[in-house]
Amino acid sequence: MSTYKLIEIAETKQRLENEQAILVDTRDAQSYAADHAEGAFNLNNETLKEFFEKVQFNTPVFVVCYHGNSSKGVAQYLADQGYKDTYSVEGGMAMWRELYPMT
Ligand SMILES: O=S(=O)([O-])[S-]
Repeated sequence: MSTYKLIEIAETKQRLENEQAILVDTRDAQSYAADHAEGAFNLNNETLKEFFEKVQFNTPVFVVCYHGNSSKGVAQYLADQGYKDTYSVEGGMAMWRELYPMT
């Protein structure tokens, strides 16, 4: 069984640009609606089924939350479901916003 890995924001962005990968945003729907990184999938109980239908197990999955803590649990959960290449994004959207201000 695979376990999640940690990844920095700059590398996450780079890999999202260059690979068939997906960014999963686990923040609440309101925070997600207020701002999110381009292409991010808002994962919650309502969207989980859609996620499993859409995203194949060999797709790299980058999980981002508020500060980079709870994303670890979600990344491990997705690894446990069969996703082979899962990551928790260090610093979360709080740091992402600092590094790459959103308009
Ligand atoms: O636990 S968290 O604040 O990183 S979502």
